[in-house]
Amino acid sequence: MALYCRIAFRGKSFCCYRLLSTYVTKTRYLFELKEDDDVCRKAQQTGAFYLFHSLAPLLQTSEHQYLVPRFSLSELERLLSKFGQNAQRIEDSVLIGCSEQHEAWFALDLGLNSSSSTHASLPKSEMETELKGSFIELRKALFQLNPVDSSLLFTAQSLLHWHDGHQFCSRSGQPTKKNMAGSKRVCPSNKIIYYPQMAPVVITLVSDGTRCLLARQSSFPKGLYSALAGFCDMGESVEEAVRREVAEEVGLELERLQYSASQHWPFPNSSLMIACHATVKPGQTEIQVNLRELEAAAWFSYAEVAAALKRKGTYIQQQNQSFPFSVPPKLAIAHQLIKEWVEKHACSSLPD
Ligand SMILES: NC(=O)C1=CN([C@@H]2O[C@H](COP(=O)(O)OP(=O)(O)OC[C@H]3O[C@@H](n4cnc5c(N)ncnc54)[C@H](O)[C@@H]3O)[C@@H](O)[C@H]2O)C=CC1
Ligand SMILES: [Mg+2]
Repeated sequence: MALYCRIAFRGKSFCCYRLLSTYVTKTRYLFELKEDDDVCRKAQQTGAFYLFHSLAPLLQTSEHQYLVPRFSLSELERLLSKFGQNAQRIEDSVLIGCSEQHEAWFALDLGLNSSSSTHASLPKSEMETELKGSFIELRKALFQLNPVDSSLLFTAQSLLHWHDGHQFCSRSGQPTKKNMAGSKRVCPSNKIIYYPQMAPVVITLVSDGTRCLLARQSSFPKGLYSALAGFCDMGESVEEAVRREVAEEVGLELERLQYSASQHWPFPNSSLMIACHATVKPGQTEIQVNLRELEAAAWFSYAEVAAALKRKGTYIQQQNQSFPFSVPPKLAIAHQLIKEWVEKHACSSLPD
């Protein structure tokens, strides 16, 4: 789908015959859906709905992967009526994206109670039987979702979670009202607008030139080691947050810092993960683990990390002890940082 655009210059408007790209028209359409409740309501007529129950997405089991079923508005209305609810509940849904053909995608949670509606939670197991699927905690389904589905479900779960936690105005105590798309909530009594929020988190893979530093918290799955991560403090730049987190958690001072990529991460609340590579000064590599933050941290050689990337949660021999060592799954940005480090060090690690 393409659009011709109209541009304004010195107060006059001109028709411009530049064809807007599919990406630009899709972006403009999504913007309109967020800004105009009527357009968004109309988009639901031809849209697709993803279903959740208490923040767990509805999934169907296929051979090795989960499939994510979608429902049309009429299918959803039929389902709600079967469970004794009217179609008004659909107004609790949030916009999570659209296709290149402008089919809008929404997410609706059938397990959460909304303060602004009288809709009660629908019975989970009866719904699962009816929908021929299961509501599975997103974290548990991570390994069996393709990257496109997981990104959409991350967005959906984060938005639904945010709305669930922001149903009342923190100033007036009155219920807030969401717009159709779910891109904001407004307090009707004082007009304060609340927008969905994410917390910036830095994640850093520290290297001493030949080894990289990985750490684990006691809450991590057994044997899992990851890069150092931490929430940005108020007033900090990304660079300051990276330096502080590394100093706080392992007692090291960084020399160089390089941005790699970023990722939205929904667990436990929405975070914007900002991933960096960093190096310490040669010779200044002695770790002092902050045991209030971490259970353990250690330097790992190229061979150890390269082997762990290939492995799925098995065991390695280290210092005559058998202990489990694995790295985060492919979908996590920590995995990407570790993979980049291994690829960079592959050549320099070849035997002479
Ligand atoms: N996608 C990925 O590859 C990875 C993501 N992560 C995520 O990074 C996040 C931060 O990592 P941590 O080492 O736990 O952070 P951290 O090192 O800052 O420690 C967490 C502590 O920071 C404090 N804190 C400050 N601001 C906070 C806020 N806005 N929300 C919650 N706690 C706050 C709390 O006391 C909390 O116990 C985690 O939520 C984790 O899920 C962590 C590693 C890999
Ligand atoms: Mg941390």
